[in-house]
Amino acid sequence: MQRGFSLTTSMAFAVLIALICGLTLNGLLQLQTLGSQIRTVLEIHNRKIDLITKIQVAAHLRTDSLFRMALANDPFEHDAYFHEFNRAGFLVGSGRNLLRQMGLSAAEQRSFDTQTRLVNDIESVQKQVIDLLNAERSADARRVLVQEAIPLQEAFNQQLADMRNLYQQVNLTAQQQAQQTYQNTFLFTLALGIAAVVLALLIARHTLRGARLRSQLIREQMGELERSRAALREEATHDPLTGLANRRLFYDRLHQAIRHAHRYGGKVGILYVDLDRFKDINDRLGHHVGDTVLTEVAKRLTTNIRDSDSVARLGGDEFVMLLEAVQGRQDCLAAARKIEQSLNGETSFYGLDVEIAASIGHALYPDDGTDEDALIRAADAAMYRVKSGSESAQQHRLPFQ
Ligand SMILES: Nc1nc2c(ncn2[C@@H]2O[C@H](COP(=O)(O)OP(=O)(O)OP(=O)(O)O)[C@@H](O)[C@H]2O)c(=O)[nH]1
Repeated sequence: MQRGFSLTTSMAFAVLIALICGLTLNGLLQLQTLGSQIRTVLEIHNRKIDLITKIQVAAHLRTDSLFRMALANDPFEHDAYFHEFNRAGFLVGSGRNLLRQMGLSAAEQRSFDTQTRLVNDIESVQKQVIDLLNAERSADARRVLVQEAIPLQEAFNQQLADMRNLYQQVNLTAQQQAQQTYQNTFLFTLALGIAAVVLALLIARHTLRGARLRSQLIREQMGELERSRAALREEATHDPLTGLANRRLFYDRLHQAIRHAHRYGGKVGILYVDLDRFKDINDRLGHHVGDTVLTEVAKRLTTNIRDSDSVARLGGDEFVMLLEAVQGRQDCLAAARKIEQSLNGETSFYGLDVEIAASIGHALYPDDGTDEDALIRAADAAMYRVKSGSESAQQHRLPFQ
């Protein structure tokens, strides 16, 4: 499941990265196209339009200076106009050269060729006018100018105007294309951007859900671990039948109580409780009744001591009790008496009358021993003395030792 989750997330991330790359690449390409279109519009076409205007002005100046030559009487004035005529001719020629060098489309080339033919025609008429002027036939020269040169000049102007319109039209088209490119880029970027954001949100949701599931699983596993640790702890320190502390835990508690008493100079009492003729109960009434008797004894032992004291089952029908902060033997005997009274007597289990009795011996720290083993042994021995005393008295209980 974990592998599948990571694979799906990785694939989604790969798609997201591809989307972002596509978005960036597309944006860059479209911007480049847009840039080149704008460059075409602003730089090339505007320069061409500029050149055409200059050619137009120079051509007009050339015809105009020819006219002035035809009207001028002063030879110096005549020369000055002739000089202007030549300079204008040079400007027309160089402008046209520049225009051609900038590169022409098929439509531009067609218009340029027409202009070339007109320029040739104009030049031949202008040459004719200059010849007439040199022959001092000004009236004929003016007539040729009006009848032939000016119509040709107007036709040339029209061609240039057409060419300028052509550029303006191309400019407009490029502008529209740029606008279209901008719109396409905007829509494409918007669509991809939305897709990328939606995908990112889906990935985030997926990842968060996975993380939540994982942390829930970890919490459950930790809870289970804690429960099994507690069960193990319970098992290691408690008797499974009665739920009382077992020998190990009792030794621990006794050890602590001895250390405490040793340090503060107190006493610790131990009661060793062994049921009488418990084997008979098992044999006569069955093991299950025996178990119930043991559980009932554990309950009675627990309810008849102080909260600060503790009870443990050592095994079989043997129990021990730890009495903390006792003043002396009298306290132990009083506790033993109380226990004995709570146990003695007939009780009904599974509808069967069972007589419970116990022999109880006691030991006192530090009087009967200074460590756990010595104290338990002493209490056990005391219990045996009580038991053998009660047996020799044929079921009659003797006072506790
Ligand atoms: N039902 C039950 N019986 C147990 C358990 N543990 C030990 N026993 C039995 O308890 C009995 C203890 O027998 P004994 O040690 O002879 O004790 P008793 O019959 O009380 O003898 P005295 O102490 O001499 O009076 C044996 O029959 C064990 O099998 C247990 O957990 N449940």
